[in-house]
Formats: sequence, C-alpha cells, structure tokens
Amino acid sequence: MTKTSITTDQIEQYNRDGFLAIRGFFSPEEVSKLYRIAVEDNVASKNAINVNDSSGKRSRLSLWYKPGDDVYGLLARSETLVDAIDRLMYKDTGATDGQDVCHYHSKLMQKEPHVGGAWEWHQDYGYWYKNEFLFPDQMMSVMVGITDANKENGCLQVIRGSHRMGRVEHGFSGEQVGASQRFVDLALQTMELVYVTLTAGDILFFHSNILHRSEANLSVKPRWSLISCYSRTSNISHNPSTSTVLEPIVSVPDHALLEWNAEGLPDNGADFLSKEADVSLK
Ligand SMILES: O=C(O)CCC(=O)C(=O)O
Ligand SMILES: [Fe+2]
Repeated sequence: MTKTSITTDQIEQYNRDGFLAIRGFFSPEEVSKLYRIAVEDNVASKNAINVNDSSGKRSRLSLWYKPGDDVYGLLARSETLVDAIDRLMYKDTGATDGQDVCHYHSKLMQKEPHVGGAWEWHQDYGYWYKNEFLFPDQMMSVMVGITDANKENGCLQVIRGSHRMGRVEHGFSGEQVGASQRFVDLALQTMELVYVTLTAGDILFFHSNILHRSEANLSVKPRWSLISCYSRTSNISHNPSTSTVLEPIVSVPDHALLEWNAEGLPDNGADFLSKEADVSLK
C-alpha cells in the first residue's frame, strides 16, 4: 500500500495545534512485524531503563541515538515519514527539501499493564534545552502506536496550541522533568486538553514545545510505542548527550520495513541513553 504525503491542510493543522495524528500510517502487517520484534528484542530490554513516576509506578524505556538497519531504524528513516517531517518542521526559506532532516534519537516506550507509570506535564524541549539546541521549532517527535493507546492504558494527552507559548520553566518532579504547574494551569484555562487515542499503526507528530503528559496504565492491556525525534542540520546540540553527531538521515524506501531482513537492535554497543550520565536528565 502506498503511503500518501502530507497535505497543506495537515501542515496548517500542525502549525495551529502543535500536533497532528495520521490514522493507519503503518499497515497492520507493518505494526505486527514491529511489535513481534520489539517484544523479543533482548538488546532493547537489556538496555532499558526504568523511569519512575511520583507514585512509584514505572515505565520502561530504551533510548538510542544513531538509527540503524534494525526494524526501528528502517521505520524512522522511511521515505514518506521523513518527507512528512520535512514538510511539518520549520525550515528557513531556501533550505533544500528533505536533505537536512536529522534523527536525534528513538525510544521504545513500554507501559505494561498495571505497572506502567505516568508522565508529568512537560515539553520535550524541556529536556532538549539542556542539550543546548537553539531552535525548538526545528525539533519534533513522532509517536508510533505499536499497541492501541486509549484513556484506560494511559494514552498521551496534549494541550492544543501550547507549543506557541515557547519554552516553559521545568523543574524536577521525582525522576522526571516537569513543566511549571502554574503555566500548565494557566494554559488549561484557555487551551483544550486532548486525549490522543491511537490505534496500532496510527502516528502522532508533535512539536518539541507542546505540553504533554500521560497517566499510568492501570488496565490489563500493554501500551507500547516507538517515539522517534528529529532535528535539522541547522539546529545542532551544543551540549550533546552522545558523541553521535547529528547527520542528515539516509532515508530508505517505505517497503524496506516489510521487505528487508531487519531484526531488533544490534548488540554492538549502540549509543544508549544512560540514566546516570545523560545531561538532559540533570
Ligand atoms: O509515552 C508517554 O506517555 C510519554 C512519553 C514522553 O512524553 C517522553 O518520553 O518524552
Ligand atoms: Fe515527552
């Protein structure tokens, strides 16, 4: 099945709301391959860290910087997806189409039944500011629903339009970085709180300054997602978390995900985030 490119209406919607969901972007076949490999991925699980919320529930996440030829890398580098990112993410006039989109990192996020933790209100740029990226408009995340995500299993919540507030002060909230509650409360007085439910295969693009959170997974169903984050060559990190240099993405055809022989993460010392050492967590 051919994926359709992003429309000008969708670009407008993203600029206005700070997020954009596309339903069924990945086919059931593509997501079930992703899910099967993710569930059996020993390297991802060996390198996973626990992130505790304030009530002691925990999410497990594996985060790595360089995108490879594994199933996640093929997905994160797939042509139509990279093209959509290029059209959505701010670029200076005159920049060349598509050739300067960089992969920042990807993470596999596991919120298991009953124990999967909540995420406090934050902007991803609350973390990335510490990495001294200068241009938040040139950064975004793409969440891919590996399982369905709904209110019961703690789907993402966003405040529509909050990316236009710019960066909000962040402080520590347990092990997580949380946005100023005062600004969250003020934002909620005039902007809409949206529960972004996803069916497996749906994707959500969101701006690095959109305020978002999620509740714990108290249901019997897992909530797994892959979140890949992007920047541009014109927006580098001056205080990097990793020695991996941000380079333009070498994209792959959309069909690579199903047709190429990809597995889970390679066991060769990929650049995983370490909870103790990472500057964005300090
Ligand atoms: O998966 C979630 O519920 C939120 C995760 C998130 O916002 C993050 O990792 O920055
Ligand atoms: Fe986030």
